[in-house]
Amino acid sequence: MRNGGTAVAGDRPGWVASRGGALSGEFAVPGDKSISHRAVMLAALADGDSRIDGFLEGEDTRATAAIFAAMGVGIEAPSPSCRIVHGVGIDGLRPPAGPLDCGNSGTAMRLLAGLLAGQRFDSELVGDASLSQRPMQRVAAPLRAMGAAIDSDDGGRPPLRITGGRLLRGLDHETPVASAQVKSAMLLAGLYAGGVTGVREPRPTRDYTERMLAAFGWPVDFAPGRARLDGGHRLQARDIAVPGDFSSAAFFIVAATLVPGSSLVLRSVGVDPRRTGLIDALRTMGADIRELDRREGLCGPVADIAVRHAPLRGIELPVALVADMIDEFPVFAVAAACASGSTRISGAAELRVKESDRIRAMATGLQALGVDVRESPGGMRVEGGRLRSGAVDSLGDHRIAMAFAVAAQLADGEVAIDDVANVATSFPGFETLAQAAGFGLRRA
Ligand SMILES: O=C(O)C1=C[C@@H](OP(=O)(O)O)[C@@H](O)[C@H](O)C1
Ligand SMILES: C=C(OP(=O)(O)O)C(=O)O
Repeated sequence: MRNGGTAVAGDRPGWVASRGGALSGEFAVPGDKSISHRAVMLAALADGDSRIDGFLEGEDTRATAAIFAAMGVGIEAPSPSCRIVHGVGIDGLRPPAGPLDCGNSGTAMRLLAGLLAGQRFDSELVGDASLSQRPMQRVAAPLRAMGAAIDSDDGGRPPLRITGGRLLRGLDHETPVASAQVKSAMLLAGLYAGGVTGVREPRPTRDYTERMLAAFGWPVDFAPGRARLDGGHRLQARDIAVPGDFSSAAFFIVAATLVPGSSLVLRSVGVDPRRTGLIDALRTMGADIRELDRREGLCGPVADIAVRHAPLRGIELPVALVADMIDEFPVFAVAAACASGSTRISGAAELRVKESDRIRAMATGLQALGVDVRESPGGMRVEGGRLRSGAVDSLGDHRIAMAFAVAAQLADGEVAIDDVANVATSFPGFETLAQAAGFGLRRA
Protein backbone atom coordinates (compact mmCIF):
# COMPACT_ATOMS: atom_id res chain seq x y z
CA MET A 1 0.00 0.00 0.00
CA ARG A 2 1.24 3.49 -0.75
CA ASN A 3 0.44 5.51 2.31
CA GLY A 4 -0.35 9.18 2.45
CA GLY A 5 0.13 9.65 -1.28
CA THR A 6 3.89 9.19 -1.16
CA ALA A 7 4.66 6.99 -4.14
CA VAL A 8 8.38 6.24 -4.04
CA ALA A 9 10.79 5.60 -6.90
CA GLY A 10 10.60 2.01 -8.15
CA ASP A 11 7.03 1.81 -6.89
CA ARG A 12 5.56 1.50 -10.38
CA PRO A 13 5.94 -2.12 -11.44
CA GLY A 14 4.45 -2.88 -14.84
CA TRP A 15 3.37 -5.79 -17.04
CA VAL A 16 4.04 -6.77 -20.59
CA ALA A 17 0.97 -8.57 -21.86
CA SER A 18 0.35 -10.24 -25.20
CA ARG A 19 -1.78 -12.93 -26.80
CA GLY A 20 -1.57 -16.18 -24.89
CA GLY A 21 -3.97 -18.57 -26.49
CA ALA A 22 -7.35 -20.09 -25.77
CA LEU A 23 -8.21 -19.75 -22.07
CA SER A 24 -9.21 -22.80 -20.10
CA GLY A 25 -9.54 -24.15 -16.58
CA GLU A 26 -11.84 -24.28 -13.59
CA PHE A 27 -10.86 -22.15 -10.60
CA ALA A 28 -12.06 -19.70 -7.95
CA VAL A 29 -11.30 -15.99 -7.75
CA PRO A 30 -10.59 -14.31 -4.36
CA GLY A 31 -13.35 -13.31 -1.96
CA ASP A 32 -15.76 -10.45 -2.49
CA LYS A 33 -14.26 -7.10 -1.50
CA SER A 34 -17.51 -5.39 -0.51
CA ILE A 35 -18.62 -8.30 1.67
CA SER A 36 -15.17 -8.71 3.27
CA HIS A 37 -15.10 -5.03 4.35
CA ARG A 38 -18.56 -5.29 5.86
CA ALA A 39 -17.89 -8.64 7.52
CA VAL A 40 -14.96 -7.17 9.49
CA MET A 41 -16.91 -4.04 10.42
CA LEU A 42 -20.02 -5.81 11.69
CA ALA A 43 -18.12 -8.65 13.37
CA ALA A 44 -16.00 -6.04 15.20
CA LEU A 45 -19.12 -4.35 16.59
CA ALA A 46 -20.90 -7.60 17.47
CA ASP A 47 -21.12 -9.38 20.82
CA GLY A 48 -19.01 -12.55 20.59
CA ASP A 49 -16.60 -14.11 18.11
CA SER A 50 -17.24 -14.34 14.37
CA ARG A 51 -15.34 -16.43 11.84
CA ILE A 52 -14.97 -15.09 8.31
CA ASP A 53 -14.09 -17.60 5.59
CA GLY A 54 -13.21 -16.50 2.08
CA PHE A 55 -11.97 -13.11 3.38
CA LEU A 56 -10.27 -11.12 0.62
CA GLU A 57 -6.54 -10.88 1.35
CA GLY A 58 -6.41 -7.62 -0.59
CA GLU A 59 -4.81 -4.39 0.53
CA ASP A 60 -8.19 -2.63 0.75
CA THR A 61 -9.77 -5.17 3.10
CA ARG A 62 -6.60 -5.65 5.12
CA ALA A 63 -6.61 -1.89 5.66
CA THR A 64 -10.11 -2.17 7.13
CA ALA A 65 -9.04 -5.02 9.42
CA ALA A 66 -5.97 -3.02 10.55
CA ILE A 67 -8.19 -0.03 11.34
CA PHE A 68 -10.36 -2.11 13.67
CA ALA A 69 -7.29 -3.65 15.27
CA ALA A 70 -6.11 -0.05 15.92
CA MET A 71 -9.42 0.53 17.73
CA GLY A 72 -8.89 -2.41 20.08
CA VAL A 73 -10.56 -5.27 18.17
CA GLY A 74 -8.76 -8.62 18.37
CA ILE A 75 -8.52 -10.13 14.89
CA GLU A 76 -6.76 -13.45 14.28
CA ALA A 77 -5.73 -14.84 10.90
CA PRO A 78 -5.41 -18.59 11.55
CA SER A 79 -4.98 -19.30 7.84
CA PRO A 80 -5.04 -17.33 4.59
CA SER A 81 -8.52 -15.94 3.79
CA CYS A 82 -9.78 -16.69 7.29
CA ARG A 83 -10.28 -14.22 10.14
CA ILE A 84 -11.56 -14.73 13.66
CA VAL A 85 -12.91 -11.42 14.91
CA HIS A 86 -13.39 -10.98 18.65
CA GLY A 87 -16.26 -8.50 18.67
CA VAL A 88 -16.18 -5.70 21.22
CA GLY A 89 -19.88 -4.85 21.09
CA ILE A 90 -21.62 -1.83 19.57
CA ASP A 91 -20.01 0.65 22.02
CA GLY A 92 -16.74 -1.21 22.58
CA LEU A 93 -14.33 0.45 20.10
CA ARG A 94 -11.41 2.27 21.70
CA PRO A 95 -9.85 5.57 20.56
CA PRO A 96 -7.08 4.95 17.99
CA ALA A 97 -3.60 6.29 18.69
CA GLY A 98 -3.30 8.01 15.30
CA PRO A 99 -4.88 8.52 11.87
CA LEU A 100 -6.69 5.51 10.38
CA ASP A 101 -5.28 4.65 6.95
CA CYS A 102 -7.85 3.46 4.39
CA GLY A 103 -5.16 3.08 1.70
CA ASN A 104 -6.79 3.04 -1.76
CA SER A 105 -10.28 2.12 -0.55
CA GLY A 106 -13.28 4.37 -1.06
CA THR A 107 -15.50 1.74 0.54
CA ALA A 108 -13.44 1.72 3.74
CA MET A 109 -13.35 5.51 4.05
CA ARG A 110 -17.01 6.17 3.29
CA LEU A 111 -18.44 3.37 5.44
CA LEU A 112 -16.09 4.21 8.30
CA ALA A 113 -17.08 7.90 8.12
CA GLY A 114 -20.60 6.83 9.06
CA LEU A 115 -19.56 4.33 11.68
CA LEU A 116 -17.04 6.67 13.36
CA ALA A 117 -19.48 9.60 13.40
CA GLY A 118 -21.35 7.73 16.12
CA GLN A 119 -18.38 7.03 18.42
CA ARG A 120 -17.52 8.85 21.63
CA PHE A 121 -13.94 9.51 20.48
CA ASP A 122 -12.33 11.64 17.76
CA SER A 123 -10.81 10.01 14.71
CA GLU A 124 -9.13 10.86 11.43
CA LEU A 125 -9.44 8.93 8.16
CA VAL A 126 -6.61 9.23 5.62
CA GLY A 127 -5.84 7.52 2.33
CA ASP A 128 -3.35 7.24 -0.52
CA ALA A 129 -2.89 9.72 -3.37
CA SER A 130 -5.87 8.38 -5.33
CA LEU A 131 -8.27 8.20 -2.38
CA SER A 132 -7.20 11.69 -1.28
CA GLN A 133 -8.71 13.04 -4.52
CA ARG A 134 -12.09 11.32 -4.19
CA PRO A 135 -15.29 13.14 -3.19
CA MET A 136 -16.35 12.68 0.42
CA GLN A 137 -18.98 15.43 0.50
CA ARG A 138 -21.57 12.85 -0.56
CA VAL A 139 -21.18 11.15 2.84
CA ALA A 140 -20.09 14.13 4.94
CA ALA A 141 -23.13 16.29 4.05
CA PRO A 142 -25.88 13.82 5.05
CA LEU A 143 -23.89 12.70 8.10
CA ARG A 144 -23.61 16.35 9.21
CA ALA A 145 -27.38 16.63 8.75
CA MET A 146 -27.64 13.75 11.26
CA GLY A 147 -25.58 15.80 13.72
CA ALA A 148 -22.09 14.49 12.94
CA ALA A 149 -19.03 16.75 13.09
CA ILE A 150 -16.86 15.95 10.06
CA ASP A 151 -14.12 18.17 8.73
CA SER A 152 -12.54 17.80 5.30
CA ASP A 153 -10.59 20.06 2.97
CA ASP A 154 -12.48 22.79 1.09
CA GLY A 155 -13.29 20.51 -1.81
CA GLY A 156 -14.75 17.86 0.50
CA ARG A 157 -11.78 15.56 0.05
CA PRO A 158 -9.86 13.47 2.62
CA PRO A 159 -8.50 13.47 5.21
CA LEU A 160 -11.75 13.36 7.20
CA ARG A 161 -11.51 14.54 10.80
CA ILE A 162 -14.43 13.27 12.83
CA THR A 163 -15.27 14.70 16.24
CA GLY A 164 -16.76 12.11 18.56
CA GLY A 165 -19.33 12.41 21.31
CA ARG A 166 -22.03 13.95 19.14
CA LEU A 167 -25.68 12.99 19.54
CA LEU A 168 -26.85 11.72 16.16
CA ARG A 169 -30.46 11.83 15.05
CA GLY A 170 -32.06 9.69 12.37
CA LEU A 171 -32.56 11.26 8.94
CA ASP A 172 -34.66 10.39 5.94
CA HIS A 173 -32.23 10.91 3.07
CA GLU A 174 -32.66 10.66 -0.68
CA THR A 175 -29.23 10.11 -2.25
CA PRO A 176 -28.62 12.11 -5.44
CA VAL A 177 -26.21 9.42 -6.74
CA ALA A 178 -26.86 5.69 -6.72
CA SER A 179 -24.16 4.67 -4.25
CA ALA A 180 -24.04 1.70 -1.91
CA GLN A 181 -21.21 3.42 -0.07
CA VAL A 182 -23.32 6.50 0.74
CA LYS A 183 -26.30 4.35 1.72
CA SER A 184 -24.09 2.19 3.94
CA ALA A 185 -22.44 5.19 5.63
CA MET A 186 -25.89 6.50 6.58
CA LEU A 187 -27.05 3.13 7.87
CA LEU A 188 -23.90 2.60 9.95
CA ALA A 189 -24.31 6.07 11.49
CA GLY A 190 -27.96 5.18 12.03
CA LEU A 191 -26.91 2.36 14.39
CA TYR A 192 -25.87 5.15 16.80
CA ALA A 193 -28.68 7.61 16.06
CA GLY A 194 -31.88 8.33 17.89
CA GLY A 195 -34.95 7.59 15.77
CA VAL A 196 -35.19 6.19 12.27
CA THR A 197 -32.55 6.55 9.55
CA GLY A 198 -33.93 6.00 6.05
CA VAL A 199 -32.18 6.05 2.67
CA ARG A 200 -33.80 6.16 -0.76
CA GLU A 201 -31.73 5.75 -3.92
CA PRO A 202 -32.30 6.87 -7.53
CA ARG A 203 -31.50 3.28 -8.59
CA PRO A 204 -31.08 0.21 -6.40
CA THR A 205 -27.50 -0.59 -5.39
CA ARG A 206 -25.93 -3.61 -3.69
CA ASP A 207 -27.73 -4.24 -0.39
CA TYR A 208 -24.97 -6.12 1.45
CA THR A 209 -24.95 -3.76 4.43
CA GLU A 210 -28.69 -4.25 4.91
CA ARG A 211 -28.56 -8.02 4.51
CA MET A 212 -25.55 -8.40 6.77
CA LEU A 213 -26.91 -6.12 9.51
CA ALA A 214 -30.07 -8.22 9.50
CA ALA A 215 -28.02 -11.43 9.64
CA PHE A 216 -26.14 -10.05 12.67
CA GLY A 217 -29.53 -9.52 14.32
CA TRP A 218 -30.18 -5.78 13.78
CA PRO A 219 -33.72 -5.12 12.51
CA VAL A 220 -33.60 -3.51 9.03
CA ASP A 221 -36.51 -2.82 6.72
CA PHE A 222 -35.25 -2.85 3.15
CA ALA A 223 -36.28 -3.41 -0.45
CA PRO A 224 -34.54 -2.53 -3.73
CA GLY A 225 -33.79 1.20 -3.67
CA ARG A 226 -34.66 1.87 -0.01
CA ALA A 227 -33.58 0.93 3.54
CA ARG A 228 -34.57 1.98 7.07
CA LEU A 229 -33.37 1.12 10.54
CA ASP A 230 -33.43 2.58 14.02
CA GLY A 231 -30.78 2.84 16.72
CA GLY A 232 -30.52 1.10 20.03
CA HIS A 233 -30.13 -2.59 19.12
CA ARG A 234 -27.13 -4.92 19.36
CA LEU A 235 -25.29 -7.13 16.86
CA GLN A 236 -24.79 -10.83 17.55
CA ALA A 237 -21.62 -12.54 16.29
CA ARG A 238 -22.01 -15.05 13.46
CA ASP A 239 -19.92 -16.83 10.90
CA ILE A 240 -19.69 -15.49 7.36
CA ALA A 241 -18.76 -17.33 4.15
CA VAL A 242 -17.62 -14.78 1.58
CA PRO A 243 -18.27 -15.80 -2.06
CA GLY A 244 -15.90 -15.06 -4.94
CA ASP A 245 -15.90 -11.46 -6.12
CA PHE A 246 -17.92 -11.01 -9.33
CA SER A 247 -15.85 -7.91 -10.13
CA SER A 248 -12.70 -10.06 -10.15
CA ALA A 249 -14.41 -12.84 -12.11
CA ALA A 250 -15.39 -10.20 -14.70
CA PHE A 251 -11.85 -10.05 -16.16
CA PHE A 252 -11.95 -13.77 -16.91
CA ILE A 253 -15.54 -13.66 -18.15
CA VAL A 254 -14.65 -11.02 -20.74
CA ALA A 255 -11.30 -12.61 -21.65
CA ALA A 256 -12.86 -16.06 -22.24
CA THR A 257 -15.67 -14.48 -24.25
CA LEU A 258 -13.22 -12.65 -26.51
CA VAL A 259 -10.41 -15.19 -27.07
CA PRO A 260 -11.35 -17.80 -29.69
CA GLY A 261 -11.48 -21.39 -28.43
CA SER A 262 -11.78 -20.42 -24.74
CA SER A 263 -13.84 -22.27 -22.16
CA LEU A 264 -13.59 -21.43 -18.44
CA VAL A 265 -15.49 -22.22 -15.24
CA LEU A 266 -15.26 -19.79 -12.31
CA ARG A 267 -16.32 -21.46 -9.09
CA SER A 268 -18.54 -19.99 -6.32
CA VAL A 269 -18.97 -16.42 -7.47
CA GLY A 270 -21.51 -14.04 -5.94
CA VAL A 271 -24.10 -13.39 -8.67
CA ASP A 272 -26.49 -11.04 -6.96
CA PRO A 273 -28.36 -9.10 -9.68
CA ARG A 274 -27.08 -5.78 -8.25
CA ARG A 275 -23.60 -6.92 -9.31
CA THR A 276 -24.10 -8.83 -12.54
CA GLY A 277 -25.16 -6.15 -15.02
CA LEU A 278 -22.07 -7.11 -17.05
CA ILE A 279 -23.56 -10.55 -17.74
CA ASP A 280 -26.78 -8.96 -19.02
CA ALA A 281 -24.82 -6.54 -21.20
CA LEU A 282 -22.51 -9.23 -22.64
CA ARG A 283 -25.40 -11.61 -23.32
CA THR A 284 -27.16 -8.88 -25.30
CA MET A 285 -23.94 -8.61 -27.33
CA GLY A 286 -23.96 -12.37 -28.03
CA ALA A 287 -21.88 -13.88 -25.18
CA ASP A 288 -22.19 -17.50 -24.04
CA ILE A 289 -22.28 -17.29 -20.22
CA ARG A 290 -24.11 -19.79 -18.01
CA GLU A 291 -24.67 -19.91 -14.26
CA LEU A 292 -24.36 -23.45 -12.88
CA ASP A 293 -25.38 -24.86 -9.50
CA ARG A 294 -27.03 -21.61 -8.36
CA ARG A 295 -27.48 -21.57 -4.57
CA GLU A 296 -28.60 -18.94 -2.03
CA GLY A 297 -25.94 -17.16 0.04
CA LEU A 298 -26.15 -14.52 2.76
CA CYS A 299 -25.61 -11.74 0.21
CA GLY A 300 -27.62 -13.14 -2.68
CA PRO A 301 -27.16 -16.06 -5.03
CA VAL A 302 -23.81 -17.78 -5.59
CA ALA A 303 -23.06 -19.83 -8.72
CA ASP A 304 -20.31 -21.34 -10.83
CA ILE A 305 -19.98 -19.31 -14.00
CA ALA A 306 -19.24 -21.14 -17.27
CA VAL A 307 -18.01 -19.00 -20.17
CA ARG A 308 -17.24 -19.99 -23.75
CA HIS A 309 -15.90 -17.87 -26.57
CA ALA A 310 -18.51 -16.10 -28.66
CA PRO A 311 -18.28 -13.21 -31.11
CA LEU A 312 -19.78 -9.95 -29.78
CA ARG A 313 -21.67 -7.16 -31.51
CA GLY A 314 -21.84 -3.60 -30.22
CA ILE A 315 -24.84 -2.24 -28.35
CA GLU A 316 -26.27 0.90 -26.85
CA LEU A 317 -25.82 0.03 -23.18
CA PRO A 318 -29.11 0.52 -21.27
CA VAL A 319 -28.60 3.16 -18.56
CA ALA A 320 -30.60 0.93 -16.20
CA LEU A 321 -27.62 -1.48 -16.16
CA VAL A 322 -25.02 1.09 -15.11
CA ALA A 323 -25.30 0.74 -11.30
CA ASP A 324 -25.36 -3.05 -11.59
CA MET A 325 -21.99 -3.09 -13.39
CA ILE A 326 -20.39 0.02 -11.89
CA ASP A 327 -16.95 -1.58 -11.36
CA GLU A 328 -16.99 -3.53 -14.63
CA PHE A 329 -16.74 -0.63 -17.10
CA PRO A 330 -12.97 -0.85 -17.63
CA VAL A 331 -13.25 -4.43 -18.84
CA PHE A 332 -16.58 -3.77 -20.56
CA ALA A 333 -14.84 -1.09 -22.65
CA VAL A 334 -12.40 -3.79 -23.78
CA ALA A 335 -15.31 -6.05 -24.78
CA ALA A 336 -16.77 -3.11 -26.74
CA ALA A 337 -13.43 -2.53 -28.48
CA CYS A 338 -13.39 -6.16 -29.66
CA ALA A 339 -17.06 -6.30 -30.73
CA SER A 340 -18.27 -5.71 -34.26
CA GLY A 341 -19.87 -2.27 -34.67
CA SER A 342 -20.10 0.49 -32.12
CA THR A 343 -21.03 0.50 -28.44
CA ARG A 344 -22.35 3.54 -26.61
CA ILE A 345 -22.06 3.98 -22.85
CA SER A 346 -23.93 6.85 -21.17
CA GLY A 347 -25.21 7.78 -17.72
CA ALA A 348 -21.95 6.61 -16.15
CA ALA A 349 -20.34 9.89 -14.97
CA GLU A 350 -19.64 8.21 -11.60
CA LEU A 351 -16.75 6.45 -13.35
CA ARG A 352 -14.89 9.76 -13.32
CA VAL A 353 -14.57 9.66 -9.50
CA LYS A 354 -13.36 6.11 -8.94
CA GLU A 355 -9.72 5.17 -8.24
CA SER A 356 -8.98 7.08 -11.47
CA ASP A 357 -11.16 8.85 -14.01
CA ARG A 358 -12.05 5.53 -15.59
CA ILE A 359 -13.66 7.06 -18.68
CA ARG A 360 -10.50 9.02 -19.45
CA ALA A 361 -8.18 6.15 -18.53
CA MET A 362 -9.95 3.63 -20.79
CA ALA A 363 -10.42 6.06 -23.68
CA THR A 364 -6.76 7.09 -23.61
CA GLY A 365 -5.46 3.54 -23.25
CA LEU A 366 -7.68 2.11 -25.99
CA GLN A 367 -6.75 4.97 -28.32
CA ALA A 368 -3.09 4.09 -27.70
CA LEU A 369 -3.94 0.60 -28.99
CA GLY A 370 -5.48 2.05 -32.15
CA VAL A 371 -9.15 1.90 -31.14
CA ASP A 372 -11.54 4.65 -32.23
CA VAL A 373 -13.02 5.92 -28.92
CA ARG A 374 -14.84 9.16 -28.23
CA GLU A 375 -15.36 10.32 -24.67
CA SER A 376 -18.52 12.04 -23.48
CA PRO A 377 -19.14 13.52 -20.01
CA GLY A 378 -21.01 10.42 -18.88
CA GLY A 379 -19.49 7.67 -20.98
CA MET A 380 -17.94 6.93 -24.35
CA ARG A 381 -18.55 5.62 -27.83
CA VAL A 382 -16.28 2.73 -28.82
CA GLU A 383 -15.89 1.50 -32.40
CA GLY A 384 -14.99 -2.17 -32.38
CA GLY A 385 -11.96 -3.23 -34.41
CA ARG A 386 -8.42 -4.55 -34.21
CA LEU A 387 -6.14 -3.76 -31.29
CA ARG A 388 -2.48 -3.12 -31.99
CA SER A 389 0.52 -3.11 -29.69
CA GLY A 390 1.22 -0.06 -27.55
CA ALA A 391 1.86 1.34 -24.10
CA VAL A 392 -0.86 2.24 -21.61
CA ASP A 393 -0.85 3.81 -18.16
CA SER A 394 -3.18 2.28 -15.58
CA LEU A 395 -2.94 5.48 -13.51
CA GLY A 396 -2.45 3.23 -10.50
CA ASP A 397 -6.02 1.92 -10.88
CA HIS A 398 -6.28 -1.84 -10.31
CA ARG A 399 -9.24 -2.34 -12.63
CA ILE A 400 -7.66 -0.35 -15.48
CA ALA A 401 -4.49 -2.47 -15.22
CA MET A 402 -6.40 -5.77 -15.34
CA ALA A 403 -8.69 -4.56 -18.14
CA PHE A 404 -5.65 -3.86 -20.34
CA ALA A 405 -4.18 -7.27 -19.52
CA VAL A 406 -7.42 -8.64 -21.04
CA ALA A 407 -7.18 -6.27 -24.03
CA ALA A 408 -3.65 -7.52 -24.73
CA GLN A 409 -4.98 -11.05 -25.25
CA LEU A 410 -6.57 -9.73 -28.46
CA ALA A 411 -3.85 -7.30 -29.54
CA ASP A 412 -1.59 -7.74 -32.56
CA GLY A 413 1.54 -7.28 -30.45
CA GLU A 414 2.78 -6.56 -26.96
CA VAL A 415 0.98 -4.17 -24.63
CA ALA A 416 3.09 -2.50 -21.92
CA ILE A 417 0.96 -1.67 -18.88
CA ASP A 418 2.45 0.75 -16.38
CA ASP A 419 1.77 1.08 -12.64
CA VAL A 420 0.06 -2.21 -11.74
CA ALA A 421 0.95 -2.48 -8.03
CA ASN A 422 -2.59 -1.61 -6.93
CA VAL A 423 -3.96 -4.80 -8.47
CA ALA A 424 -3.19 -6.18 -5.00
CA THR A 425 -5.88 -3.93 -3.52
CA SER A 426 -8.68 -6.09 -4.95
CA PHE A 427 -7.17 -9.12 -6.72
CA PRO A 428 -4.05 -10.55 -5.07
CA GLY A 429 -2.73 -13.38 -7.22
CA PHE A 430 -4.27 -12.09 -10.47
CA GLU A 431 -1.03 -12.54 -12.39
CA THR A 432 -0.62 -16.19 -11.41
CA LEU A 433 -4.25 -17.09 -12.03
CA ALA A 434 -4.27 -15.29 -15.37
CA GLN A 435 -1.06 -17.02 -16.50
CA ALA A 436 -2.45 -20.43 -15.46
CA ALA A 437 -5.64 -19.75 -17.45
CA GLY A 438 -3.55 -18.99 -20.55
CA PHE A 439 -2.95 -15.23 -20.53
CA GLY A 440 0.24 -13.94 -22.06
CA LEU A 441 1.40 -11.81 -19.11
CA ARG A 442 4.73 -11.14 -17.45
CA ARG A 443 6.41 -8.56 -15.26
CA ALA A 444 8.02 -5.72 -17.23
O1 LIG B 1 -20.43 -0.45 -1.33
C1 LIG B 1 -19.47 -1.00 -1.91
O2 LIG B 1 -18.86 -1.96 -1.41
C2 LIG B 1 -19.06 -0.50 -3.23
C3 LIG B 1 -19.89 0.37 -3.92
C4 LIG B 1 -19.53 0.97 -5.22
O3 LIG B 1 -19.16 2.32 -5.01
P1 LIG B 1 -20.23 3.53 -4.99
O4 LIG B 1 -21.07 3.38 -3.78
O5 LIG B 1 -19.39 4.77 -4.92
O6 LIG B 1 -20.99 3.42 -6.27
C5 LIG B 1 -18.39 0.26 -5.90
O7 LIG B 1 -17.89 1.03 -6.95
C6 LIG B 1 -17.28 -0.08 -4.94
O8 LIG B 1 -16.26 -0.81 -5.58
C7 LIG B 1 -17.77 -0.92 -3.80
C1 LIG C 1 -14.42 1.65 -6.92
C2 LIG C 1 -13.83 0.61 -6.32
O1 LIG C 1 -13.56 0.51 -4.97
P1 LIG C 1 -13.56 1.61 -3.83
O2 LIG C 1 -14.62 2.65 -4.13
O3 LIG C 1 -13.82 0.87 -2.57
O4 LIG C 1 -12.19 2.23 -3.82
C3 LIG C 1 -13.46 -0.60 -7.10
O5 LIG C 1 -13.04 -1.57 -6.48
O6 LIG C 1 -13.55 -0.59 -8.34
